[in-house]
Parts: sequence; structure tokens; C-alpha cells
Amino acid sequence: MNIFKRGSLQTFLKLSFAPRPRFYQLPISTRMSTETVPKRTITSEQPAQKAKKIKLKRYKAKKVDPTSPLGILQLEIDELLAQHNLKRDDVQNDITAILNDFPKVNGPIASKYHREVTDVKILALTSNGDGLAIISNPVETEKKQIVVVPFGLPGDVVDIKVFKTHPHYVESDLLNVKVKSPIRRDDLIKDRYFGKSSGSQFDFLEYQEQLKIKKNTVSNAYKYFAPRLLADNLLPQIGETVASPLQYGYRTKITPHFDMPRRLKTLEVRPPLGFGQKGRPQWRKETINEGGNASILDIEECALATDIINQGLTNERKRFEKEFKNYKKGATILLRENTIILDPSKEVEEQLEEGSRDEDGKISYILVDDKEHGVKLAKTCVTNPRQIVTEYVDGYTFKFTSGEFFQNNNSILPIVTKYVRENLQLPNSKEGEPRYLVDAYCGSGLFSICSSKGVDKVTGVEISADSVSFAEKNAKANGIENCKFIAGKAEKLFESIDTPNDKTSVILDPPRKGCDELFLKQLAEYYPARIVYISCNVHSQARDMEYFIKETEKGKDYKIESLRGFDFFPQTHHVESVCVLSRV
Ligand SMILES: C[S@@+](CC[C@H](N)C(=O)[O-])C[C@H]1O[C@@H](n2cnc3c(N)ncnc32)[C@H](O)[C@@H]1O
Repeated sequence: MNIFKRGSLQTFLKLSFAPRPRFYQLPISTRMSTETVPKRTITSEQPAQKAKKIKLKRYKAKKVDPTSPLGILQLEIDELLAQHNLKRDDVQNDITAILNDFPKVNGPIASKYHREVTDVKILALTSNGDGLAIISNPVETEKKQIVVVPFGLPGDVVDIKVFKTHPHYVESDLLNVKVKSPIRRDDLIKDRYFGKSSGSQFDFLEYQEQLKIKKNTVSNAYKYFAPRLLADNLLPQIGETVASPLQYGYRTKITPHFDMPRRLKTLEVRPPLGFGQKGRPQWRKETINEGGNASILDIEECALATDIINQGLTNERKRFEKEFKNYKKGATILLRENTIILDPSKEVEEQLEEGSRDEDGKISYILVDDKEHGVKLAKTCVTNPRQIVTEYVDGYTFKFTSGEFFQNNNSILPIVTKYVRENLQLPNSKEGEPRYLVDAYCGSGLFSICSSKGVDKVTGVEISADSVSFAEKNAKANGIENCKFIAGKAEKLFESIDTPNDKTSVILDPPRKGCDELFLKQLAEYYPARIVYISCNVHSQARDMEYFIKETEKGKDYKIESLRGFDFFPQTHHVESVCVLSRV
């Protein structure tokens, strides 16, 4: 088992292990500053005494990226307030009083705020998949509070416990569902940790309902971040969210972790190994003890992960049971699926690459038949983040370092790559005419390679030199000779691009923060025939699309042809979105 110590391999940890914070952070900062105030006034009767000073804790605002979950929450709160004829001023949360409350834990003010509230009607669902409701401020009762209720659905009437206060909202745990929303389907729940783990948040919704919610997320994202496109009728009807063929057992990578309590030097008892607990909800009485009650849940199986990843989890948990005393710090385990195309003339075992081993020391594997391409595959589970693994998509193989980025749901990739390929096609392009492709943010070459057939030249650009070197090797290994990859920031592309813009389509697949303005300006200047923008954060995509069309010189010549979500992560609130632009 390969376990990383926290603090080492920071980039990897940042990319892969960032645990979902248990608490929302503030849209404006909760960083405290201190202000010195006299403790009491000295009167003439009192002997002159130096006034004792205490420090008053205060909030200080910190900027938040509007397209981050916290930034979006603020927009969702504003929308809810407007729907109920309320303004931000009608919401009151006296953070300063809570911060300066004494005693620090359960002081009189905090106790008033952090209380149970009954019969709360859930009014909306956030893009983060939580319920939103309006309750009264417990101190100034004419004022309101907006409460975030995990596992609350619009139409539910619930009892909650408010446990944390922020300037614009409060956080709560769900205690009891008194009246069920018509879309609440507890009978569908498959994940035994549902309601506690942050992973399978939508497990209690019909799959069609999940797809509908995600379509709404795409629609809201453009409403919030591309209002001028909406006002000018420049948005198409949002397409139906494309379903994932696998709705469970699809994740090809998971990263369970454990903590080491600070005061301990060695562990006497095995700590929970798994994922962060989502609040402390108590509404699912049936499974209230599943996974324990620590901040990290002890997870024996992951409903969203593939079979071989679950086999690896079983193996590594057994190993951890024996070895946990050796650890001096908390750590994360990487479990990454690896695919081997089998040579039928050889024994399976002799073709396996290093992977998670069972108690007998044998590498665990699962056999899969790819009937479409007439090959047999062996799946293993890799735990070493530096090991090179292979993904198999639509008959192509992709190698990359297991700790690096690769899409996490293999079952949907043939559908997505086909959709991207088809939408890159130039309309009215005649047989034999040259056609070119640019793949910005190309990673290890997934879209470049899957779209390379029938194209004269593909140019990929990617910031990670490591990924570029894999992209080159992947093209070669798949017998593709028309791809060239450049290492550098996406805009580096425009220094060397030599394909005629009228015959070139561009793929964009940036990280969550989206593209930067410099890149979008240069892209508009280059003036490609078509653009397919794939995004794991539809909010930054919407912002970029509005900027591109409204703020760049040639952007106004483009039209959004289509826009739709793809469900890479069933049972979660996440949605990827694909926006197709053509020149008018
Ligand atoms: C969402 S991933 C997409 C990768 C690839 N398209 C795929 O599907 O496997 C985003 C990629 O953008 C790269 N990246 C991040 N910032 C970049 C920048 N400024 N310029 C170029 N590439 C960047 C990351 O290293 C990562 O590989």
C-alpha cells in the first residue's frame, strides 16, 4: 500500500485529496481581526487604575471567487431573498456577538443561535445539492436567517439543528423529515453511508430527477454569470443532461484518508479510514451508526467506485489494520483503476502490472470483455501515485501517472468523446478539404486522440510537461501521427499556431477556474471556425462565454449553438457542461 504523508507531494494532494470541507466558508472572510477596547470606565471615586484591555474579535471581509461554491451560494441566497421580497438587510447574523461570547463554547449568544428549529420548510436546492430555507433570527425575531440544510429537498418540512453562523447564512444538520418532498425517494437509497458521507448526496433521488436538477444547474449558471447573453436572447434551449451508462460503480479513482489526532504520537487503535462526514445529520435512523461518528467516516465500500477499486479498498484496509501503528501522521491512500489489454496467448497473471494485493500476496484483478473491439481486459487497482496506469477509451489506450488528472468515469467517456468529435465538425466542409484541430488544456491527449481521425493536424497545449510527454507517447502508441503537443500556458498556442483559422476547430477543457481573459482575447483574435468548451465548472464556463461573446472584439461573430450537461458523477451534485460555439 502506498500512503502519502501529508505535506509531501503537495500538488498531488491538492488535485486529488482535497477533502470536502465540512463547513462552508464565508463568502466574505471570517478571518478575525482584533480591536483593543477598554474593559471598564474609571470614575473619579475609583482609585486611578490602569484600564485592563481585552481584545474584541471582529470579522474582516475576504474576497471569494464568485464562481466557487461559496460565491454561487451568495447568488442563490440573493435570489431566494428576492423571491420572498426580502433584502440582504433583512437577514441578520450577529457574528461579532457570537465570536465574543463567553464562555467560548455554548455561551448565551451562541446557544441562542445554535439551536434546534422545528417545522422548517425547504424552499430551494443549491447547486451544491443542499436545501435552502428562511428562518427567524433567534435574537432579533423580526430579522431573518437563511439556513443551508444538507439532504433537504424543496417541499420538505424538517427539524434542524443550526450549528454554525456566517454573515449571510447559517449551517445546520438535518434531524428529522416531517413532511417529505414529492421527489424524496428514500426507498431508492443504495449507499449504506448515505446521509453521512458527502459522496452519494443524490442517492435518494430518481436518476431522471438528478438529470433534471443538473440541467437546472446549467441554466442557473448562465442566468447568474451570463446575464447579458440571456437578456439578448443569445442562449439556446439547454439540452437534456446526458446520462452516465453506469450510475453506481463508475469511479475509477478514490482517495480515502485518515487523521492522526494531534495530541497522539502513535496510534493505539486503528483510526477511521474513509471520507469526511457531511455534518452530523441524524435523520437516517436506520444507518445512523454506519461508518462511526468521527469527522472521517470509516468506509468499507464505496457505492460509486468500480468493482476493482472496491476490491483494492478491501485489500488496503486489511493491510492498514496491521500497519496503522507505523504512521506518525494522517495520510491519504490512492486507489486508481488500471486496465491491461490481455494477450490471449499468455496467462493473465503474467501480464498483470503491479497493483493492490490480497492477503495471500496476489494482485487482485477483474476480467472484462470488450466485445465491441474484440479484446479482453484485466482491471487492477494501483496504489502508487507515481505508477503509470492505462485507461481504455473507445479502443484507444491512454497512459498517465496514476496521481495525475484523468477523467474519473470511464463509462461515459466514449459518449462524451463522440459528442465532442461530432460537434467539432465544420459544416459545409467538402470531402478532401483540409481540417484542423486545436486542443487547449489537453492533459494526456484524451480529446486530441479521440478526435484525430479525418483531421489533418491536431495541436494540443497543456501546462503540465509531464502530461504533454504522456500525450505524445499516447498518440504514438495508438498509431496516430498527426498530433503535436506544446507544453505551456494555453495562450502559448497562439505563438506558434500555423493552421488556417477558417479550417480549425478548438476544444477547450480548462480546470475549474476556467480560462483567463488573456487566453479568451487571443482565441477571439485567432477566430477559429468552431469551439467546443467542456467544463467541470459550468459557472466559470458561463462567465467565460459571456466574456468571449460580449467583451472580445470578434466574439460577437459567434453564436452558442448548443449547451448541455453531462453526468460524469451520478448520485452527486456535480455536472460537466459542454457548450458549442460556431461563427455566424
Ligand atoms: C480538466 S483537465 C482536462 C484534461 C484533458 N482535456 C482530459 O480530458 O484528460 C484541465 C487540464 O488543464 C491543464 N491546465 C491548467 N491550467 C492550464 C493553463 N493555464 N494552460 C494550459 N493547461 C492548463 C491541467 O494541467 C489539466 O491537465
